[in-house]
Amino acid sequence: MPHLVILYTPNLDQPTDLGGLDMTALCRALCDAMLSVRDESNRQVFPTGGTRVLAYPASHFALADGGAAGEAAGKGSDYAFVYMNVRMATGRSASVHQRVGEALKSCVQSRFAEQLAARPIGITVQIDEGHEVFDAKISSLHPLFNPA
Ligand SMILES: O=C(O)C/C(=C\C=C(/O)C(=O)O)C(=O)O
Repeated sequence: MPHLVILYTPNLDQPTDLGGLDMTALCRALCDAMLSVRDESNRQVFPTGGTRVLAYPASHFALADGGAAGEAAGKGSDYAFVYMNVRMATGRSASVHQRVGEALKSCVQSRFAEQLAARPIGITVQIDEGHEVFDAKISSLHPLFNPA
């Protein structure tokens, strides 16, 4: 953690003009959004080397009524969803939780503006705190950002 895991319908893996989105670019934008968040003392909230974003298309899914309402509304039956969950370490303030959530929400709203206008799509952004009973960090990433 902080790990942002994205599950999405594979019908988003197509060009933007066909209703899709570049998910690799989305991951980068969300990672940058997480790294941009500052706490009440203006310190970066998430360690650069520990901030990770992963996206997986769902192999199988079922969504809403399967497409009938979208078809009837002239928006098409090819529904999509994106589920984003950030899991972060415990101990950060409610204000930091809010800042992280708002940063991700704002990134997602701008990135998905075209899709939201053009097709039925549901996007969820949630944040959880871990209650880990064991936490080991083994990393050769951190020294890149925190030289001794
Ligand atoms: O432990 C990790 O997977 C990543 C990490 C730090 C995580 C947090 O600060 C957090 O969850 O908020 C690390 O230092 O490698």
